[in-house]
Amino acid sequence: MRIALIAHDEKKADLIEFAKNRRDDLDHFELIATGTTGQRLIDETGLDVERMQSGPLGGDMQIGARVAEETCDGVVFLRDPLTAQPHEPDITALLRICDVHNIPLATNLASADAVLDELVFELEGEDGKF
Ligand SMILES: O=C(CO)COP(=O)(O)O
Repeated sequence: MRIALIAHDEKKADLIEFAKNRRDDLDHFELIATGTTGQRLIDETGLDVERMQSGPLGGDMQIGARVAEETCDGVVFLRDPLTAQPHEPDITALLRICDVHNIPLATNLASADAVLDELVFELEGEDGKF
């Protein structure tokens, strides 16, 4: 199963903290991330992460394509709700395509834990207990 991890700059520290706290669970998934987020995850958590382009350069769209292909099973996207982003249309498109394909999507820390709990539960069903 594959999970996408994305955070805007103001939320990157929160995502790193989340990934550190949930490292043992995240280790069981294939992880993809937008460029800068992915590099920070690799450097600061040691998780194995496939990096896309940076968000403003198309990374959200690359992750959206994975969702559309149904090769991404969940998205944690810690958006900054207080800062305008130059690539807002791409962000909206990613959120939309998650809804089109009914992919679990968390846009804040509280729901990130809930989404990951659900995906862990599904993975345990597929693979037996970790
Ligand atoms: O802008 C982003 C998501 O919309 C995140 O991109 P980066 O991870 O490259 O900062």
